[in-house]
Amino acid sequence: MNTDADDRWSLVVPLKPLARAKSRLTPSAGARLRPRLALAFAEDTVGAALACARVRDVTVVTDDPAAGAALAAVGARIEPDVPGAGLNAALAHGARVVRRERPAARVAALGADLPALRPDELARVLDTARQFPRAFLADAAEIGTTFLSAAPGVELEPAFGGPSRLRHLSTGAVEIRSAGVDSVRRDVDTGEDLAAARALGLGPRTAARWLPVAG
Ligand SMILES: Nc1nc2c(ncn2[C@@H]2O[C@H](COP(=O)(O)OP(=O)(O)OP(=O)(O)O)[C@@H](O)[C@H]2O)c(=O)[nH]1
Ligand SMILES: C=C(OP(=O)(O)O)C(=O)O
Repeated sequence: MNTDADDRWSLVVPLKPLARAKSRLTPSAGARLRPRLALAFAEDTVGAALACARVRDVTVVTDDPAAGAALAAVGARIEPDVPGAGLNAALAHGARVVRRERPAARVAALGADLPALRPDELARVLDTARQFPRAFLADAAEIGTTFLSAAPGVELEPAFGGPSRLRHLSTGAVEIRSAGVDSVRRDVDTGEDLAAARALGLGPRTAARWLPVAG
């Protein structure tokens, strides 16, 4: 039973140091713009998540001081990474930190690379996720994962990385198949992904960095 009066979600967003983030964007964005775009994606993701009425707080797990400062300014709580342990350890750590303070928290992991994210679409995903102990949303390519949730009392068990859709299915998480959630599925790894996110509508920080360059 959830004994926490506040039933909203706590989101955990992982972010690699910007010097290494979004390496697959280098051919489209160039080496100088790539880290700035990676930060803009994260700022737009966190900004949209915090604008969602179902979200209580967003914890960004990162070891990048500049990104941490910028995302704290957007409203995120910043938690240091587990050195060298990788994405899933970072997510598990973020979820533990949230539940240390609020043991009955509803927790969900969300990629930092969703620059078209819309608060109303995230609300739709969260409302569906509430019905299951663990639930996830596949990325637009139907190969990876952009969102994974755990109800109060349930371990997150993140298994992100590459073809994680099947991995999350195999760990018993329920796949969310709702319509009208394209912006939550639209992660950006490549220039093609960025064009697809642009077609959905980029968030303000990404638009300001990318549109003057892309034309
Ligand atoms: N805190 C933390 N976040 C990570 C780590 N590895 C990946 N991430 C984040 O996990 C999310 C999904 O990773 P990817 O989509 O592969 O992003 P990426 O690693 O920046 O992209 P590539 O360099 O192109 O592989 C992104 O928000 C990354 O910043 C890690 O070791 N620690
Ligand atoms: C991290 C993931 O994939 P990618 O690196 O392709 O975004 C994932 O979808 O689990």
